[in-house]
Amino acid sequence: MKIFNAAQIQALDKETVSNQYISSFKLMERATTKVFEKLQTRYKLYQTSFVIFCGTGNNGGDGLTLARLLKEGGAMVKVFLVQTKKYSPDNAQNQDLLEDRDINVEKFNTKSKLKVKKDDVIVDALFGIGLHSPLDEEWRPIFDFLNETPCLERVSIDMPSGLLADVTTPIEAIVFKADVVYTFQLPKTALLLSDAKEYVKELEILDIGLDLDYIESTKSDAYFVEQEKVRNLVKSGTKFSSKDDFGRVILIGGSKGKIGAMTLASKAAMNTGSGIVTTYVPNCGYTILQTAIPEVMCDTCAGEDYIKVFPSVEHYDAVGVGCGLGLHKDTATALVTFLKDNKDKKLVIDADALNIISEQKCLDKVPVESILTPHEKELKRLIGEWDNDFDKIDKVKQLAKKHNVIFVLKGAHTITIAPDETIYFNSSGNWGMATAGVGDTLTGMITSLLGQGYTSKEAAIVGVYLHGLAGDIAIENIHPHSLVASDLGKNISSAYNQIAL
Ligand SMILES: NC(=O)C1=CN([C@@H]2O[C@H](COP(=O)(O)OP(=O)(O)OC[C@H]3O[C@@H](n4cnc5c(N)ncnc54)[C@H](O)[C@@H]3O)[C@@H](O)[C@H]2O)[C@@H](O)CC1
Ligand SMILES: [K+]
Repeated sequence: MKIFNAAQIQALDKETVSNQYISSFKLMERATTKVFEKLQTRYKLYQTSFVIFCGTGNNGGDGLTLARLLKEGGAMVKVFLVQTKKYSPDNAQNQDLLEDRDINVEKFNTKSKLKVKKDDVIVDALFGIGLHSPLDEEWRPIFDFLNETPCLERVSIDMPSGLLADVTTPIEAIVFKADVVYTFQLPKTALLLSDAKEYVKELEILDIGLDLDYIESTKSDAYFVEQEKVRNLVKSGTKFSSKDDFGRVILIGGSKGKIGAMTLASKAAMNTGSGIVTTYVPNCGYTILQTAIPEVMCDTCAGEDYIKVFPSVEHYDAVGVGCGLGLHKDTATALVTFLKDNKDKKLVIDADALNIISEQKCLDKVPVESILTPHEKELKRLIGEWDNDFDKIDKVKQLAKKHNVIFVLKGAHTITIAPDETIYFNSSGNWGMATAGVGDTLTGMITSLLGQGYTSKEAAIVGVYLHGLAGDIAIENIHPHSLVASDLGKNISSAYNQIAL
């Protein structure tokens, strides 16, 4: 699914109205009906009271439409509408439709005293994608009230008001803190970034039937990766496949006390479909690995507790480096030599291998089309501080392009950034996956895919999605708090099955 900026969405809105021969008023009704249907399943309408805060534009128009639909659905509804001289035409038309429907509509301004009861649902329909700059300070008392007053839940239509869709919103800006955001048709970049974590606790994208031809023909360099996209990329075996068809991969890493990282990565590589997996660890890891995973071959180097020499990798289809590697200076020296000696080998680089590359300032030695999978702290060591998520993405885009490598920035919506400057936000995964070893599993999975013949970009996109989906399937039976990295490995098979459906 493409991600558009606000201007592109507004153009899409216009195209839809013209191509589908419907009025913008009808489109608003169609969009809001989708929100209504979601609320209908989230709450028992006839027992729920909604207080809807409406702005002066079409986001406010959505709120007014929703008021009507909720009232017809049996809910209690109260509307607060921003006082102004000029409303958008669809907003004004929806105000007219509220007359004689026994809905209390109270106009307010930034100085008004508002009232919400503790069991009301607050609906925020103040500002959507038409917001062109951060809200003025005069709005602070209203938003402080909306964000702090006790209530059942806070719902935003399209955007949490105050959040800009496609450029950064300053940290101190005034923004509504939504429990759930129902956004229309396509996700907006700001909704997917961790800078918005206080404002978007849950996100749902509602298909409102906007013009597909226009979406198809409009250029975008950002995508939201969903199951359908991954389904088209996933390869499968044939009757006559042999283990050589599924790639021979090697995972290099481990140090005393961190052999578990290699166990997780190797198991995940096997479960993702590699024909042959070899792990290369220091001596102390040998018995552990051979005992933990019979399917994996184990090779060791001269070092007892850490890797002193890297192996020859010319006979492998893909190489994953870094899980549990440690930062010993001999390991660091060996890694730098390894990078210089293997300029033509695509690598998957994680954890301490990334930290060593930062320390040694040798990103330029990383082979082209390698995949780097930093978490937040590893990325900071690599590129320094950033001002905000948009700035972070820009910086990483430049690096990806300069070095011709892929970055996988791990997070809630893990972001894959390719050298051609396209970016992919992942849609699968859950907070239970914020636990040790989950990154090692991902490295094993991506290495496996690379070895199976996926391009670097595909291996990253598919690996990240499958990994998140395995986590989503795991929490069908396990509480997110109890999820551990090995639960992901166990569910890779179910993730494949679900994608194939
Ligand atoms: N694009 C689409 O496909 C659809 C859009 N719809 C709704 O329409 C919304 C967009 O509507 P609009 O374009 O009317 O815009 P909004 O309703 O988001 O906001 C526009 C109003 O906010 C004011 N405003 C903008 N920036 C401001 C600021 N910094 N401080 C104070 N006031 C500010 C504008 O002057 C205008 O009055 C979407 O977010 C969505 O909710 C839906 O009705 C259905 C379809
Ligand atoms: K809103």
